[in-house]
Amino acid sequence: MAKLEFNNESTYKKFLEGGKEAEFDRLFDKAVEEVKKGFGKKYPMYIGGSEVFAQEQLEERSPINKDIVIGYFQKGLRSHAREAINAAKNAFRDWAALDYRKRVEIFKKAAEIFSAEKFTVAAILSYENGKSRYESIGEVDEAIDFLNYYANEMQNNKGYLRKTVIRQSSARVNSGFQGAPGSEEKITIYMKPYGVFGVIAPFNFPISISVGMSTGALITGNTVVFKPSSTDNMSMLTGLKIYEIFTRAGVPKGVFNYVTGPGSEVGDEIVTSDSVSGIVFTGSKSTGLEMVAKTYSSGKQKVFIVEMGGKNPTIVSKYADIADAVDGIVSAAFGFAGQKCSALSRVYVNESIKEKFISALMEKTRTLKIGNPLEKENYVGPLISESAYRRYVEYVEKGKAAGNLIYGGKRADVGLNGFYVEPTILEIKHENEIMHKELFVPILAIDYYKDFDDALYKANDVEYGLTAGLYSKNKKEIGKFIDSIEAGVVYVNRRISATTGAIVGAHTFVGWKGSGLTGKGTGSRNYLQQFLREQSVAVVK
Ligand SMILES: NC(=O)c1ccc[n+]([C@@H]2O[C@H](COP(=O)([O-])OP(=O)(O)OC[C@H]3O[C@@H](n4cnc5c(N)ncnc54)[C@H](O)[C@@H]3O)[C@@H](O)[C@H]2O)c1
Ligand SMILES: N[C@@H](CCC=O)C(=O)O
Repeated sequence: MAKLEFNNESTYKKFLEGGKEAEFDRLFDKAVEEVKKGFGKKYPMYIGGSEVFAQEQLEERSPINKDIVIGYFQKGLRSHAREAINAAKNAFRDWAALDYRKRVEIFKKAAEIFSAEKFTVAAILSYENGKSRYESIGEVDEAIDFLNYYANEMQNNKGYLRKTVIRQSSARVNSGFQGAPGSEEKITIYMKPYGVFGVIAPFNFPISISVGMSTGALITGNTVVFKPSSTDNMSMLTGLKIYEIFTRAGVPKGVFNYVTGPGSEVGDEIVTSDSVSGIVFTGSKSTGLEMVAKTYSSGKQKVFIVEMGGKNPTIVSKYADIADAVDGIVSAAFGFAGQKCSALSRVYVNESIKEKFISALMEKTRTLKIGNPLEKENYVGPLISESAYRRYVEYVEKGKAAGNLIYGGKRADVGLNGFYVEPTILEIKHENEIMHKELFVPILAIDYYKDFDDALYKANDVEYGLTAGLYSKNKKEIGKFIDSIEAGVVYVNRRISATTGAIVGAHTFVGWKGSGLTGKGTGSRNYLQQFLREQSVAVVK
């Protein structure tokens, strides 16, 4: 079978390179008009292919404007999670037995459907979590890329099956021992799925991360109970869209189940169930570690594929191109209002360029428009929730008390019922809590250094290790940075973003230290094997 070639979806880039930006905008604006006509409906969960309703509903409102009700979803209970786990368990044998090439076909089909409907999905996403059109289409592209990339990996690795042989020996021994000569053994090394996987997703990349995690589990032959983020930070409509597209692509009933409800109940039931063999989770460090601790401390065993938070640094050296550094820092810190796990939140700047750098940074930050992210010109949209806003206020106040507030720090009145805030820049010492705690709001903290080794030490001196950036044209510094930075996704002199924007198949997206458990990244060659267990079967004729 021919090797499948991978190509990124890159929607906006293709429109732009083809001189068709106006067409891109027209398609997005049209999709926005269409999707809003469908808001306010009541949606079921899907368990074993059937619609399931709970006693209570969850009302999902848009962070863009809390007056907009996106829809009513089910407040699932533990009993619903158990039903979904049973459905997934019952569907496992047939799905696992299906030829991997058939599964590859299904996920290629899902990629095609997503691609054909990308503007609709992106418009829903913008309403649901407040992303700009560029961030939304970029995220939908990432979902399509995950589908194609993992399908290609499965096929190009022939389902990961390998064969080995031990040749017949001419010698013969009376009793066996390690390495004893013997008869010919034909050995098949299978990579087999585990069973049911719980897919527990965060609010901030509800399409790409949910699709990536689910595809990883499903294409390798596991079945899934999928729970999108359902309380406070809600992403249930995009979650439902994923269910619909997978079903239309041919995922059979019971193989992929969609349940909504509080993480502390529905999520916890999935994590603690004896019938669930693995959890693939992306979210905060506290939730991630808690579920692992809970499982192992109760004497249970499960596979955990866990990606967690970040406190991502960038160093700006005296050898930096300051204009590039400022562009990259501003987009990494303030894109999607700082609500990416990869967002930049700490910068260490060489003292000798302090004034020049700060003045350029403020000038650039001033150009960012805050407002309704559906409008093309706005770069900084809303925070996802009131609790995120409270966190912003709390840490702006703490920052003012312990350091200098040099930009922003206030709520922005954009005439909408949402939590819009100013991109904020603080000068604060590395030792302060703000330099160590993941805040997930647009607050950028800056400290200064004399010695590059000290900046490197500070960059590494946090419990996380997700993304990191450096701006320097000095080869020695670049070498040192690459050798010693403790992060999974590292960028040097990148103008488009200091720490965000990994591309499937090109970068790998992986957290070190407190940012992840497995050391294997998404969108990379090592991802799928985490959902499989090896089995060596030796047969002597
Ligand atoms: N490393 C990565 O790839 C990556 C990517 C995106 C987001 N993140 C991280 O995710 C966080 C933001 O997302 P969030 O606020 O949705 O995270 P979160 O940890 O609050 O929630 C993640 C998911 O876990 C569920 N959950 C909550 N309590 C649970 C429990 N007791 N048992 C089972 N499930 C439970 C939630 O309902 C949600 O679906 C940030 O820390 C961010 O850095 C990491
Ligand atoms: N993959 C995204 C981040 C996902 C986490 O929130 C990036 O590379 O910026």
